[in-house]
Amino acid sequence: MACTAPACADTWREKHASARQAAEESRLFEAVQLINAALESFENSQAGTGTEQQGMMLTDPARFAAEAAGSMAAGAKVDLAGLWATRADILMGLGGLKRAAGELGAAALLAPEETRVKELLAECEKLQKYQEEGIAEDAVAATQNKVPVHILTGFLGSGKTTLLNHILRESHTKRYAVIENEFGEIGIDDKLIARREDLGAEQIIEMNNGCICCTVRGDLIQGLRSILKKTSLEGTKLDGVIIETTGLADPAPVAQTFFADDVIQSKMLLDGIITMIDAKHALQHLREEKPEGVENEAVEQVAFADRIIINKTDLVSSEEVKVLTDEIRAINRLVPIIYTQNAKVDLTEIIGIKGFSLDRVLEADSEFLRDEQEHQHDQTVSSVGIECPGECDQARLNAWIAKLLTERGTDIFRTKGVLAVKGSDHKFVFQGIHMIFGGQPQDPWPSGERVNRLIFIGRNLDRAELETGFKSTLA
Ligand SMILES: Nc1nc2c(ncn2[C@@H]2O[C@H](COP(=O)(O)OP(=O)(O)OP(=O)(O)O)[C@@H](O)[C@H]2O)c(=O)[nH]1
Repeated sequence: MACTAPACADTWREKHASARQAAEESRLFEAVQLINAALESFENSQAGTGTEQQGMMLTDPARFAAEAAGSMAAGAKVDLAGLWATRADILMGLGGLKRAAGELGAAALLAPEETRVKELLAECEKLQKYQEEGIAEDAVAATQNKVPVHILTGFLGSGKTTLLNHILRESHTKRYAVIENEFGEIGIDDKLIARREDLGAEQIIEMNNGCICCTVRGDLIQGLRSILKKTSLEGTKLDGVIIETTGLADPAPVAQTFFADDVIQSKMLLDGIITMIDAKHALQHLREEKPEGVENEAVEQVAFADRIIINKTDLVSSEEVKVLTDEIRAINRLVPIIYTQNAKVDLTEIIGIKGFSLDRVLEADSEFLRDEQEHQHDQTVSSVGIECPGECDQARLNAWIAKLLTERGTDIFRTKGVLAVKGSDHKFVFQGIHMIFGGQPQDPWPSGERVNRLIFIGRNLDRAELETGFKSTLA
């Protein structure tokens, strides 16, 4: 029911003024929330808005202007055009030029004579032209001084760590900071990648107590800010920040961080979301039916990708690769796809690609810039971590793990371990993805650190069974 009380009119005007103020002070994400709230209040203040048009002012200005605005009073049209112009102005600041042009086109239909609308439209067209031609105009040039950020995502075991190591190894002269987020009760990756510093990473931040797409998102913001602070104090410049998400992360909220935090938004630029795909196991995860309201993270990872790497092509036939490619294309029609083994990709195809487009993301998810998005993980997927002293008997270990993963490998998505094997001074590193598994000796154990660490991630995991099973392999 529309509200015609004078208070309602005041409310949207106040919110509009706050939105403009926030935009002027470069608090752009907050400005988005305020202008959306102003549009909602404005809609409520309009007595004539029918139920069919409910929400349309906010979600589809072009359609509202063309189909529904005819019956509005002239003054209300100018007011609405002003609100859309403000939202366009904010979107331009965030880099969503196409969307901003759409809002301004709608505003121009309602109030063609409004000077502010005309000026913003001209500004937006100019910026779009610069963007297309790659000319460095002030606003565009400012983005070139920002630190580029690369998000590596992809389902459990698809090859993210392998890709990260490849990037670091291949870019000796570059200075990268790395943020690593691992799913699981105990961290294993830091044991597997202890030599990242040797590979040349400037700074490594581990986040192991939750998922950066939700529970430790605040930590991600703190981590990114601390990277900025460190480089600013040192007077150095980074070539980029690489974020490796967990295999169960939804990349959208991670990407949203680069718009939601004003400090990060002003100093960092999301270069691209690179999604690793396990050619052997991806289809089963992409096709999995989730309960109502629960996200399929594998699908989200494909939908938001700016580049897809179909990895592990050695494990499948060319027909299987084609079926998988078609499935991916059905989710993300235009994304460039690269095919690899052991994540060996030409870095120019994934780094410095300026692949992330706010406009494209807003087309896929119009709620992307909304604060507090609904986001629910599949609660049936959990992890069991085992950490215990002792030495494994290699034969018993092999027999137990082979039986376990052959029988339960459908539900056990991922197994990782750094184990102490009797008769060897070296760490035995174990990797399993569903029923495919293997292990090999790595570097020697540093003194005092010889402790077995094993992690299982999957569905319906039985902690007692896993613990008892593992302990039965101890010599
Ligand atoms: N056969 C085959 N194995 C691969 C390939 N790429 C990576 N692997 C192996 O797959 C396993 C998992 O690789 P990771 O790089 O750890 O995968 P991840 O995505 O980081 O895993 P999580 O972080 O646990 O989700 C490791 O044993 C890799 O050596 C490939 O192209 N072919």
